[in-house]
Amino acid sequence: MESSESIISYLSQQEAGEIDELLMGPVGFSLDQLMELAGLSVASAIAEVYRSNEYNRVLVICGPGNNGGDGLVAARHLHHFGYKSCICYPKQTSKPIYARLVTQLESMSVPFLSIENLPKELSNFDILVDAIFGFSFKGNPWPPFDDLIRKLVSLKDHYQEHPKSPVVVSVDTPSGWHVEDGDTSGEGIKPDMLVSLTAPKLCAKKFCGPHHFLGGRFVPLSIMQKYKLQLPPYPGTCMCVRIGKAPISPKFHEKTMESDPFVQFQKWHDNAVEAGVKEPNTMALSTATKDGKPYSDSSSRMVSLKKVDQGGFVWCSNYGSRKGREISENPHASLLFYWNALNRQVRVEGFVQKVSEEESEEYFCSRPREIQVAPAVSKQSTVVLGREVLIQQCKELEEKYPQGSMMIPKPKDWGGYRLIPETIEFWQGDESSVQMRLRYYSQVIDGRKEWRILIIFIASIEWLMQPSKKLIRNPLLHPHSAPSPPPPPDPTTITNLILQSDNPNSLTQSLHTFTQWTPDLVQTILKRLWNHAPKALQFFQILYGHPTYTHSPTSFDHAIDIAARIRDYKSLWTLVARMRSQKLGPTPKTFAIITERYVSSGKADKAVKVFLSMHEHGCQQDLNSFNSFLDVLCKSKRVEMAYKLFKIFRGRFKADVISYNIIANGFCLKKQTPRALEILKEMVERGLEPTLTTYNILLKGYFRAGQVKEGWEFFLQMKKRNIEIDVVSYTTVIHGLGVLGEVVRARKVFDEMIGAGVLPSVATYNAFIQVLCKKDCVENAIIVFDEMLRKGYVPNVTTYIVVIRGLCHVGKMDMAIEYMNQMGDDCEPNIQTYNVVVRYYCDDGEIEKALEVFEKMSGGTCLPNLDTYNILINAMFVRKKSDDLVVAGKLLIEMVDRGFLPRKFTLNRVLNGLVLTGNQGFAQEILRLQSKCGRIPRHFRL
Ligand SMILES: NC(=O)C1=CN([C@@H]2O[C@H](COP(=O)(O)OP(=O)(O)OC[C@H]3O[C@@H](n4cnc5c(N)ncnc54)[C@H](O)[C@@H]3O)[C@@H](O)[C@H]2O)[C@@H](O)CC1
Ligand SMILES: [K+]
Repeated sequence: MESSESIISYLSQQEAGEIDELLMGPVGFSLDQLMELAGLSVASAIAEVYRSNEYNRVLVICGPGNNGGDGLVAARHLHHFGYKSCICYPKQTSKPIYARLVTQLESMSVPFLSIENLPKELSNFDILVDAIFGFSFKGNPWPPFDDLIRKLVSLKDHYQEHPKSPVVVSVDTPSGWHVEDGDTSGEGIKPDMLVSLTAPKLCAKKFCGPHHFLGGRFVPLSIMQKYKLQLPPYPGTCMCVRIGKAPISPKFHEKTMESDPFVQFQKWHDNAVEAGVKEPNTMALSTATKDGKPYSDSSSRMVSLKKVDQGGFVWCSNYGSRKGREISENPHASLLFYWNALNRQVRVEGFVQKVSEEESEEYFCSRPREIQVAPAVSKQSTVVLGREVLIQQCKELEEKYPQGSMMIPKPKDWGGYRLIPETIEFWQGDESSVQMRLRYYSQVIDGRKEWRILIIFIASIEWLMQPSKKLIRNPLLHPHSAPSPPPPPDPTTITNLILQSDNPNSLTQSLHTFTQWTPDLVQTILKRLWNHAPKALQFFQILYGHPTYTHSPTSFDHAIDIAARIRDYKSLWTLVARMRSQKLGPTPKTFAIITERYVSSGKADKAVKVFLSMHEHGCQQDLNSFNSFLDVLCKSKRVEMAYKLFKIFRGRFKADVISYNIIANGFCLKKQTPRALEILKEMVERGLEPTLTTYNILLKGYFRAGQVKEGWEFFLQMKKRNIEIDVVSYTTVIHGLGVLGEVVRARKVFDEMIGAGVLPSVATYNAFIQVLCKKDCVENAIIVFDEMLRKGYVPNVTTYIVVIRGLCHVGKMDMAIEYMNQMGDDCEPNIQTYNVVVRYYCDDGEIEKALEVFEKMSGGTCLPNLDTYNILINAMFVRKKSDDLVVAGKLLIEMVDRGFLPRKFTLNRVLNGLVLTGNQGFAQEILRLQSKCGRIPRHFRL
C-alpha cells in the first residue's frame, strides 16, 4: 500500500481481499451489513452530484459478485431518494442474501430489464451505474458482461459531441479495468464518477473523471492502523466524502437553476467551499450617503458574511463606522461575492436593517476570543493616538476579562446588519461568446413576496460589433496588416438579446451601436420573433430610430403583418404612414397583407374598404392588386363576396383569365364544382382561353368534392385533348385518388407519370407519402420517403411533417422524434412540426414530454404560436393536478405577453381550475390578465 502525494492510501487487490476477510471475520460484520453501507454510500454520492430533478432515470447494471450486490442496494436507496431506478441483473445468483435484495426491489416495483429488453441506445437513462465488477475481477470480462461493458464504452464515444448523454458512475472500480493497473488498453470505460469503497484501489489513481468519492464508512481504527490507511475524514453524518477537488465551473444553465435564489446561493456557496475557494464568505459591501452619487458619495469594502437565510444576508460591523453611518442615512446597499476558482459572481441588492440586539449578542459570543477583543477596544473610523495605545488597550481588556473567566461583553455599537434582497444576480464567466446572467427579482403578489427570474445574455452585441479582443492589433506596429474583419453578426444572439431584455433604453443603445444592419438580417430576426409580436415590433421600432440604418419595404411589410396579426391596427396604419413618408410604399403587396389579415380576423367588409381606398395611401389599384384581393377573399371561403366584387369591377380592371381562375378556384374550394364550371363557361364566352391552371383547378375541384368518377373522367379528357399534363395535374390526381381511399390507383398513377415523361416533384412525393400515411400504413410511407432520398430528392419541411404526423398517429413517438432530429440546418422543424409532436404527446397523456418539446421551442429559433399554447393549456386539465393548473396559468400569462389572445373559454377554464384547487392568489393574477385582454367575464367571482 502506498500513500499518494495528497495523503490518500490506495489498496492492492490482495490488500482489498484481506481487509474484506478481516471485516467479516474478527471485526464482526456480516456481508449484508457491509453491502448495505456500501450501497448507501454509492446512492448518497450520486445524490450529492446528480440531483434527481435533473438526472432522474437510473439504470443500475449489476454483476455476479458483491459489487453487483452493492448496486442492488444503491438502486433501492436511489428509489427512495426520488430517482426512477431500473436494474439489469443478467446473472442472478440464488444465494439468499441476493435473493432478498431482489425481492425488496421487486416489492417496490423497481423494474428488472433483461439484456434483450435494454434499449439499444442507453441514452434513455440519465445515470448508468456500473456495479458489474469490483476488486475481485481478473482477466478479461466473460459474456454477457463483455457486451455490457462495450455498450458503456461506445456510449461515451457516441455521445461525446452530445451535451446531454447519460453519466456513468462506477462502484468501487471501473468494470473491466485491471484492479491495480487501471485501463491498460485505453479502451475501457471512462466513468464520470467513481465511488471507491473502504479505500480506493490502485486503479483509481488512473481515474480522471470529475467526481471521485469515498464511501463505506465502516473501517475501524484497528484496520486503519494495521494498513496505515490515510483517508479523508467523513464530514458530519455523511456516508461519503469527495476525494480531490470538485470540478471547476460546472456548466451553468438556466434550466438547472433553483426557483428560490437563497437555495441557489447556498448551492453555489457549497460549490465554492468544495472547490477550495479561500474565503468563500468574503463579500464587497457597497453603501452610499443619502443622495448617494456614485464615486463621490458611495464607498465599498470587504466584509465577511456571517449567515444567510430566507431573511437575508447577515454580517457584523461597528455601527459607528463609515458604512454604519451611510446605512443609517441610506439603507440601500449591495453585496458582491466573487469566487475566482469557479469564475462566478453573485450580486445582491436590497436594503439593510440592523439585526436585533439578542441576535448581535449571539454572533458576538460565537466569535473566537481573539476577534472579540478588537471590536471591544477599537472605535472604528476614529483617529487613534498611536499603535501602542491600541495594544495597551487590548492588554488591559485581556487582563480585565482573563481567558476562561468572564466573557468579554459585546461593545454597545457593534452588531449585525441584515440585507434584505430585492434582486440577486448570478453570473458565471464562460468560454463561449454568449454569457448568461440570471437575475432574481422580488415581487409582492397578494402580500406575499415571490421571486421572478430574468435571464440576461450578455456580451453579445459588443462582441458582435468588435473584432474579438485577441484579434485587435495596434496599427502602428502592424502598418501593413489589414484590420481584422468583424465576426459575422449572428441573428440567434441578437434575437436572444431582444427576447431577454427588459430595459428598452439599454436595448436601444445596444442595437443602435451596432452599425452593420442589413435588410436580410432584420428580416431574419423579424421572422424569428414572429410568434412574439410585441418584441418584434419593439425591435422594428428601435431600428426605425437607428442613426444610419433605414428599413426596407419588405421589413415594413413584415412589421405590418405582425401588427395586423395581433390586431394592433393603430400600429399597422402608423407603419403604413411611415412607409409612405419615407417613399418606400405602401406597395400592392402591403395591401395584400393588410386585406388578408382583415379577412382572416372576420372583417371582410373592412378589407373591401381598405382595397377600395388603396389609392388614398398612394398606391393605385390595378388588375394585379384586384386579382390578389379576389384571391384573398376566395381562399378564406368568401367566394360570393369576391364574385360580387368581380362583377362590379371586372370592366374597370379588365378581368383576365387569372381573375376567372381565382373565382373558379373559390367555388371549388367550397366544393361547388358546377358553379366553377359556369364561371369558366362565361369566361370562354367572353373570348378568354382556359389555361392549364384552369384545368388543374377543376381537376382538383372534382376530387375535393369527392367526385372521383368525374375527376378521373376529366383527367382522361385532358389527356385525350392533348393538353400537356404537368406535374401539378399528376400530383392532384395522386392526392385526390389517395385521399378518397383509392391508394392502389394513386400508386399506379405515381408509377405511370415517369413513363409519361413527367418527373415527380417534392410536392408529388409529399402528396403520395401523405396518402400512404392516411390510407395505407406508415411503413409504406417510409419506404417511399427512403426512395425519395435515394433518388436524390431533398425532402422539405412538409415531407417531414407528413411522416412525423403519420408516425405519431400510430403511436411511434420515439421514431417521430428521431425523424424530427434528422431535419438538418436547411430544413429546420417549423412551428407546425413542433405542434404535431406536442399535440400527440398531449393526446397520449405524456404531458412532461410535451412540455419538454415546448421548452426546446421556447429556447430555440422557433417560438410557440397560438395553437401550441391552446394545445398545452387544454392538456393541463387532463391529470386533474393542481400543479398542472399553475402551469396552465403561466402559459396563459406568457401567451398574452407574446401577443396571443386566449379564448374566453380557455381563460375561464383556467380561472375556475385555479379557484377550485385553492390557488386564489394566482387566480387573481389571471383575472387581471383577463381585463388586460379586454375579456372580462360577466359572472365571475373569486
Ligand atoms: N470492504 C469490502 O470488502 C467490501 C466489498 N464490497 C464490494 O464487494 C466487491 C468485491 O466483491 P466480490 O469479491 O464478490 O467480487 P466482484 O464483485 O469484484 O466480482 C467478482 C465476480 O465476478 C466474477 N468474475 C471475476 N472475473 C471475471 C471475468 N473476467 N469475467 C466475468 N466474471 C468475472 C467472479 O466469478 C465473481 O462472481 C467490492 O468491489 C465492493 O464493491 C462491499 O459490498 C462491501 C465491503
Ligand atoms: K464496478
